[in-house]
Amino acid sequence: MSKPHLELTNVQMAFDTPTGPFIALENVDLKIRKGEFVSLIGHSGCGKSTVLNIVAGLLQATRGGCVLDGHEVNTPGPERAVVFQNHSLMPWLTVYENVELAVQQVFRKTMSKAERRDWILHNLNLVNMGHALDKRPGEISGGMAQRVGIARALAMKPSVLLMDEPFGALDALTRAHLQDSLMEIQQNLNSTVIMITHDVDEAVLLSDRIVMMTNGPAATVGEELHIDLPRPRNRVTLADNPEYVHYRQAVLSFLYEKQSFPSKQSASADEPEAETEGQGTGQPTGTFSVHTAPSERTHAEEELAANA
Ligand SMILES: Nc1ncnc2c1ncn2[C@@H]1O[C@H](COP(=O)(O)OP(=O)(O)OP(=O)(O)O)[C@@H](O)[C@H]1O
Repeated sequence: MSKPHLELTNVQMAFDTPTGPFIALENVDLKIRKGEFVSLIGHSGCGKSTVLNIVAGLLQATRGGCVLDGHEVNTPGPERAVVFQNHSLMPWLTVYENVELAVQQVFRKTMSKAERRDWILHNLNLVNMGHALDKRPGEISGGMAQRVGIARALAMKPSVLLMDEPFGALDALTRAHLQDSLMEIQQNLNSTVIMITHDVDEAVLLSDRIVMMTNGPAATVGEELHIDLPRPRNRVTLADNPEYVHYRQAVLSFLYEKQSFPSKQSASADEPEAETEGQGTGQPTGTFSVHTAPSERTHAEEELAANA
């Protein structure tokens, strides 16, 4: 790879706890090129959000660090926009004003008032929210609010878009729609994206690379899978594509054969139990979502269902 755009080197993250330091991450190395779409996947509590928070500048690694375009990341900055699972809109501001707040912060000195207005409207239209400019977050659905959160992040023209399960709380149809929009927007803008997901299909569909993390404590990058599927990608035609099936199988195999449930390895009262929603229905099963009918399940998926 040519000089990486974003680089995590030898990262260790230790948290102080009443019983002593807890090593969440150890020796995390990651090089990401400009415009790459990288998904982070791993069992609950393995340290995905910690990695994202270090890149966001919200956490400082206890060893090693993060460099973006040659500059060490120590604090949050507008060139790294974050989208969380539950949108973090200001409830007292309208849809328009929520995006305006971010745009003022970044472009007050470089754009005229009229340019800023056009730019805000452009980004809200990108996510199909141009019709609800005067609504407040309490008056729109969760999916719509999430779209506004994405528009707000994009409106900052970030060099890196950091997404922590951005579609996790959405219904399947809204989720699919937003995934398609994100693919299109990302291709047009060539922005670098790091996204945490628990959805295997989402990871394969959207990513150039899936980074699979080992279980904690002292979690690290276990395997990396390059997704060599041509773009634009179409979820319907990909479903039968043997390469697509191979990629999702590789992720499932890592998660359920190479890294089994953390609760099995270190059963402790504070470890979250695997969720069991939708077992046998093709709905999310275990802590990860897979979308295959029971009759089409692979060995790894059978194990996943049995563990749930
Ligand atoms: N401030 C903190 N103090 C102590 N321990 C922490 C702190 N933040 C995170 N941890 C621990 O570090 C580990 C990694 O947490 P993190 O939230 O990064 O995991 P995750 O993979 O994002 O989990 P999930 O998928 O459930 O969101 C967990 O064991 C967590 O309990």
